[in-house]
Amino acid sequence: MPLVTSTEMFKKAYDGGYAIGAFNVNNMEIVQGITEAAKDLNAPLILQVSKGARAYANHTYLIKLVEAAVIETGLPIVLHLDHGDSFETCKSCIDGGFTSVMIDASSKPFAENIEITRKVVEYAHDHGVVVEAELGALAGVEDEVNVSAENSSYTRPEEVQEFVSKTGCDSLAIAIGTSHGAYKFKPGTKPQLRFDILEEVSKRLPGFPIVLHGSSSVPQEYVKMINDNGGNMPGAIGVPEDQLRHAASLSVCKINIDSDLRLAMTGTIRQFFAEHPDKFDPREYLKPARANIKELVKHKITDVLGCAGKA
Ligand SMILES: O=C(CO)COP(=O)(O)O
Ligand SMILES: O=C[C@H](O)COP(=O)(O)O
Ligand SMILES: [Zn+2]
Ligand SMILES: [Zn+2]
Repeated sequence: MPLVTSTEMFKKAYDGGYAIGAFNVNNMEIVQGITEAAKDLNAPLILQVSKGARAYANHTYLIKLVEAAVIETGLPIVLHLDHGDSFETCKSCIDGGFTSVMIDASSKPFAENIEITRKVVEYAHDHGVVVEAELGALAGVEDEVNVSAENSSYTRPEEVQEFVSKTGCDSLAIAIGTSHGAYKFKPGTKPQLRFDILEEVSKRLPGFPIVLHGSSSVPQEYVKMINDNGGNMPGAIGVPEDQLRHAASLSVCKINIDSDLRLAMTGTIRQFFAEHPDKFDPREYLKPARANIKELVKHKITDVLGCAGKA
């Protein structure tokens, strides 16, 4: 099966009350860990590439790694541009074989967001590619802008119909209290997503797939593994998995996870180095890191997203 778009995936996920995992990829071991998990569980999959990933690994390497995963797994896989920052970036990914792009103009004024998004949608749809857009501003590092908690803003449900009808986008990322990175909530406060906003949005956009960014749960076992082995990540807190499970049962069809993969990889490698100060073969420490990414993704697919067996 070649790369696919997310159209069918989202339809089934919406109706089935589950979500597809969208995992960020930056190198071969990450691609392998994620895709081996999805293969074992026969799960549909979105692999996403950020601007940073393209700068790090190079566009061609990433595409070829994902194509290799399609061959090795036989799964329906979407190759998605994460946080496209301009028409030009989106165009280069559409021309380069991506099946889905995000244009993230959410930091721009509403009318400008509509304008840029509509332009990307026009080009993408002409080339059989689907488009995710965003309304609302997540706290944390977003679109290379560091948005403070005070300046983050929830999506305004009264804007979503006009935005979707004027842009023609295929899915919509909204801000309901998630944020990028490993420090999502103040220690001592109760993490709580705004499900009232999600429900207001869904009421206005029946059947329309919603996307949640910043949805890592920041597993405390990996935070501990990092801190126990020379790391320093005090107060790292993520989105509780029961809230992600609830979102997946509603209109959320795509859940973005990157930080959890980074924590699993970093914790595993830190521990390996602490236990084996004599070792210097990258295969020896990347192998357990890849294995733990696989375990983490299997857990997400089975216990959080609910998309096992849905490929
Ligand atoms: O939204 C994301 C990628 O676009 C990832 O979010 P996390 O930092 O929570 O993993
Ligand atoms: O949303 C951001 C993703 O986690 C990608 O992060 P990055 O820009 O560091 O690659
Ligand atoms: Zn954004
Ligand atoms: Zn994101």
